[in-house]
Amino acid sequence: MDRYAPLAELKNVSFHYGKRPVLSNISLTIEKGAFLGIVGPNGSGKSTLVKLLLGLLRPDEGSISLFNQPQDKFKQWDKIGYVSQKANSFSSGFPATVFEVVSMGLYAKVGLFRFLRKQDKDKINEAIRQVGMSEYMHENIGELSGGQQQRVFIARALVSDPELLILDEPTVGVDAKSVSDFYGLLRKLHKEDGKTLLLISHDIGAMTQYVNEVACLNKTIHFHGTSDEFVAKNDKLEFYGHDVQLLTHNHEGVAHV
Ligand SMILES: Nc1ncnc2c1ncn2[C@@H]1O[C@H](COP(=O)(O)OP(=O)(O)OP(=O)(O)O)[C@@H](O)[C@H]1O
Repeated sequence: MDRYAPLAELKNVSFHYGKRPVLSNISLTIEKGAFLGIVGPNGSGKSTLVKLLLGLLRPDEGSISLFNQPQDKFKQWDKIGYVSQKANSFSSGFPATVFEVVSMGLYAKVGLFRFLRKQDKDKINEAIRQVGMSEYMHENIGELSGGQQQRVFIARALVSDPELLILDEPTVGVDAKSVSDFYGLLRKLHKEDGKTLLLISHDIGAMTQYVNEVACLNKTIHFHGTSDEFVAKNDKLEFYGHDVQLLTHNHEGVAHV
């Protein structure tokens, strides 16, 4: 597959919940090697778009292809890793270690009750190392901070070595310092480990500093371009189809643009 082959492609996709139109005529390509951020206000259809990509919902109109195959024929789901926004909700008593939680990412392959082979254990250790959590390997997940838990969930998604990693609002509930570390981790996964990343967020300011491409969603795609193009257009405030007030984060705090 060449470097710029699309890993996911939506063509003229529309979706309704009952009679309520939620997504309208979406065309979007995620190229291999992309680090694409999709931003949109609450209720703009971001999670619905992810569910369509993951095959949990079917489009009413249009088509989706994954790794150059029509989605309904696509079977290699271990090529796609998914981290949801609700991942960091473990109570402190949750009885599973970091190692055990990450091993769950392999169960689809090895079966829930089969013993892990050495090569499986190696993959689990490697995924934990990739997210910088090796020293917490035997800690209970519930005793970690929200940011650390979210790293563990990334490791769980990484353990089957996916090419495309989809993260839906992964920093909800994570404190500001951990958020910037977390984006640093995503940048490393993109640059050093060659992952293609799709990051969903309503936080225009923080995420657009890290991604290479930005798409603005509000029922349809109002803008899709490089981060530089996004920043250059920032004065127009047209990204969501109507004026919005944009906030950007900097090291001194939050600033208006
Ligand atoms: N299962 C459902 N049944 C009916 N309507 C739904 C359902 N899920 C979402 N919606 C509606 O569809 C619209 C888009 O929801 P979606 O969760 O995709 O938006 P979002 O951009 O991810 O929002 P947020 O940023 O608040 O998570 C919203 O108006 C929502 O109320």
